[in-house]
Amino acid sequence: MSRLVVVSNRVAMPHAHRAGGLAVAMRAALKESGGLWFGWSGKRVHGDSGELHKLDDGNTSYCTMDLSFEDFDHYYNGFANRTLWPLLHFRLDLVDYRRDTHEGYRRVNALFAEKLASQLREDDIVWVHDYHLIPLAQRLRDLGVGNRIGFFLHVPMPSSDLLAALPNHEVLFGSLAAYDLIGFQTERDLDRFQSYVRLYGGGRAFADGRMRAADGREFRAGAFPISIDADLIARQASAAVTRASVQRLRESLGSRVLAIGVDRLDYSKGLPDRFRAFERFLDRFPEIHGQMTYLQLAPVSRSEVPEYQALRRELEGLAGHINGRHAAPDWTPVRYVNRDFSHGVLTGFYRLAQLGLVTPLRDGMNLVAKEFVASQDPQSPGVLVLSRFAGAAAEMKEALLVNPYDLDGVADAIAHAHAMPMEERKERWHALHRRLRRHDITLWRRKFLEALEA
Ligand SMILES: O=P(O)(O)OC[C@H]1O[C@H](O[C@H]2O[C@H](CO)[C@@H](O)[C@H](O)[C@H]2O)[C@H](O)[C@@H](O)[C@@H]1O
Ligand SMILES: O=c1ccn([C@@H]2O[C@H](COP(=O)(O)OP(=O)(O)O)[C@@H](O)[C@H]2O)c(=O)[nH]1
Repeated sequence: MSRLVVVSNRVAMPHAHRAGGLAVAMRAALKESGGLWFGWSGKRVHGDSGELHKLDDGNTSYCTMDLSFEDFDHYYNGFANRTLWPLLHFRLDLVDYRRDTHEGYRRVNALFAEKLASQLREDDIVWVHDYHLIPLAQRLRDLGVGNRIGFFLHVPMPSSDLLAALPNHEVLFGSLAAYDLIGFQTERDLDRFQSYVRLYGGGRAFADGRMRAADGREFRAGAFPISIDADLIARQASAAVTRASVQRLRESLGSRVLAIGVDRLDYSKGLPDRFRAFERFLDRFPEIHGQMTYLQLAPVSRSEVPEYQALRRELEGLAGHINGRHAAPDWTPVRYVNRDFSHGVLTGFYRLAQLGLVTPLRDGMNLVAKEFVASQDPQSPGVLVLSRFAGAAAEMKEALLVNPYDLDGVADAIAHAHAMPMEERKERWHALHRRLRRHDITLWRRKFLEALEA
């Protein structure tokens, strides 16, 4: 049997925990098959990039690479997170394109390719993840690597006219043709990529998923919605009720209903709009004052990127403003926490909540939406309020789907969820949960790898 080699910028080392869906999902996916996980070590060094570190843990080996401060700054803080991230999340207004960071991105991809190539065996199946590493297959092919190589994009694929705003877009996105298979989160993402290849790439897309680039190279593309280990999350959630931190949260709520949001502190997650929608809810439904607490967990993310720093300041202001206007001596409507929690605790928090607020402006998938559903108590399940613009919405029609830009609409959905009869809560939850158990992380991994090996 071939060995699976997963390549991603972020690697979840054994026993470490950190917010971020890619690392959470790949850890769950590698658990079954084992293999090699190759990526950035999480370390920045003063010398040159490229030192490798190796670790074996059970059926998985880890090989990670240090980056110099300058490379990290250009590749991760710069081109990946100030150019590609906003572009792929439909935010042309935030795109900051610079030749030097683009060059750094290319340099780090070339180094990843060189170091990875030295670790590869002939029959390895290579699976590359996300926007940090788009040109990696092209660089590997340049080095003579003939292995099967697949790519999965965890973030949205925007409309082709947006992609075309990136200088030299045809070189970057054209390099995707060096992969054998490209996976997207949803059919909509796949459609938009196919349009791009037709309209701007001079290529063709066929109905059976095959695609042909302008130079004649054939590859395939498909939709493979990522998921979670639903049964494990459910077990963690029911075990979590005895944890001290979960009990403390329950006691602090008294008889109040808990609404929960869990998001990296990222502008794609729509947190300012969510805070404003919650304020609109408080303005329009004064009769529930004192009956609901909104807990927003927002671990700090990409904190050296200026747009993320500005968002943090904005949210601090908004939380203070809402509490200043609405709080009472014995009630704080918004609890805003910039800490990172382990799944052991988080799943217990989800289970305590009657409402899950997941309202990104754009999101590749959003695993929190799925984890919230998997964590619920079947006897008294909470209600998920979910943005139409999260990839998860395509599979979660029984949630209360909202437009996150429509503050009154979100306020209505919060009121609807608060008042929803238990029977309806159960019906919606059962439908969501059944689908989640069928389409779990194992199915996602199998479907992608079967397609790659086919
Ligand atoms: O690695 P970071 O810069 O700390 O960021 C964390 C991850 O954020 C993004 O996650 C995406 O993947 C999830 C799983 O497929 C998906 O549900 C979510 O919608 C995406 O935003 C990013 O794409 C990852 O590369 C990061 O590791
Ligand atoms: O304090 C936290 C907050 C989030 N997460 C996890 O981070 C992931 C976030 O993934 P999602 O797909 O929702 O969004 P991303 O952050 O990848 O854009 C989920 O598994 C969360 O459970 C976590 O472990 N601790």
